[in-house]
Amino acid sequence: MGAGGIAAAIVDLRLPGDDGLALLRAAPEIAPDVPCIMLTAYASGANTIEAMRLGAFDHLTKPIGRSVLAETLARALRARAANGVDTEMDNAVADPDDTMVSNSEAMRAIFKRIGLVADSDNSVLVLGETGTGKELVAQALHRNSARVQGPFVAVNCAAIPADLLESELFGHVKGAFSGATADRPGRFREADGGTLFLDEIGDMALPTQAKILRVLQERVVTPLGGRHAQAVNLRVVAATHRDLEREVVEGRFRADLLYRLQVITIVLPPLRERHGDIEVLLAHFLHHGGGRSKRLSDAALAALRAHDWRGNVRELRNTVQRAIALSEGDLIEERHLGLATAAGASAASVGATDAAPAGTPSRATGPAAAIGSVDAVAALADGVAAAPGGVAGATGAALGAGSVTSVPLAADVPAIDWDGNLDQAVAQLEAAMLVRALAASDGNRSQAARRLGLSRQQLYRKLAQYGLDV
Ligand SMILES: Nc1ncnc2c1ncn2[C@@H]1O[C@H](COP(=O)(O)OP(=O)(O)OP(=O)(O)O)[C@@H](O)[C@H]1O
Repeated sequence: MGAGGIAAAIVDLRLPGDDGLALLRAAPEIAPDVPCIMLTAYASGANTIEAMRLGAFDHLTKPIGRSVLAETLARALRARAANGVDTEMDNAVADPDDTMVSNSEAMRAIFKRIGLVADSDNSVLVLGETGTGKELVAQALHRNSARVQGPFVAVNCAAIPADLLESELFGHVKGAFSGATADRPGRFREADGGTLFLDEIGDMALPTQAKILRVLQERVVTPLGGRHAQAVNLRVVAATHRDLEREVVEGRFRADLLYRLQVITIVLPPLRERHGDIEVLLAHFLHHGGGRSKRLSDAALAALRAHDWRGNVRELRNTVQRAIALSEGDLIEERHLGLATAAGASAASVGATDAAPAGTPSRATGPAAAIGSVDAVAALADGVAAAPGGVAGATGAALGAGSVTSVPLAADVPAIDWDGNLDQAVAQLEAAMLVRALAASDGNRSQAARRLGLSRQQLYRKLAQYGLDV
């Protein structure tokens, strides 16, 4: 089949026989320079990324308005007239795992961008609040790149103490420092041939940033104590929830590293700005969290829709998992969600210094655990979210200003479902212990970390993980 006389193609995803992606794959041969617009009623993250990667001019969902279609066609024709569409192909097949669930235009734009930049070797900077899915974006970039057969190595720069991070990243030779009993390749070399994901790069110390910059510029790594630089071939994806421009202004982040990283930037919107996603994510986590047979009551759904999701998708996932565990029958009701009341939530989210307004209702019935410290109040308000059973057991934490500090008792530890999901039970216990340690330390995080036998970084990481870091 030739393409004589075709100026642009609108290709449906579901076609009899081979699908639209197969046609896209073949397009450079049969219809070079013809811009192809993918149109489907079955848009998913995976097929959007793949279509863009294969050189689709755009990826649209049905039903589609005439004006959008006309505007897209006009753009395609203009682009063709200006230059033609350069579609470089390979034989990679679409990744069947659609790990990123979404039903919002904002995320579709992200999927398109991932598809467009996945094959390049430029560094990518992924920005977004905690829990928005930055690591999933990094994984999708890797899976959809030519490096897919290579390793994907993730390093959380905030979770590793500054003095150990360099050896973690660049490796060391035996005897480089006391304790270096053997050579260690380091994460850069482990990621050779693949992708290195540097999470929380905004938390990295300045001297380490300088070394990262050198690796990006020169593509060589010198292990600590080593004399020879070793070549590495990898792509770096970095992420942070921090405002790096501000970090640069305040002298905590190197401008030259920022310029190098932000060649390609992907900014993930917070969940509260993509309401179309809440329901599909709920369905996804119900399905994958063992709650397939469970459904949400109308009031529960309304509460979930109205919640502001400061902890983004992670908070939503934790909320669903907890509700699955706490609901006895098939119906998940509002009380199983453990969402903070509006008053409690806003007091917590602005980090109010004087706790919630007097008379803030306690969230549940039962014995009240009154926590006086500001941090602990904030932690509890949001964290109940995360301190699931913690609160199932602790029930009724009264968030009153000036209330008497009392440390939740052992009875507050969640009722573990011994036959349930292990990760979930561990998470419940961890979150409950964090809340308890913070309360016992009057909100002093260093003290809480010591109590728990954690470093401060580990504690911060866990607080963020459970949405307790308000
Ligand atoms: N679109 C999505 N579909 C399905 N799951 C998602 C989606 N976005 C995020 N998640 C899930 O939410 C959780 C948090 O995602 P992820 O770790 O990628 O966020 P993050 O932005 O990297 O967070 P942090 O800044 O705290 O490291 C993970 O369990 C992830 O699988």
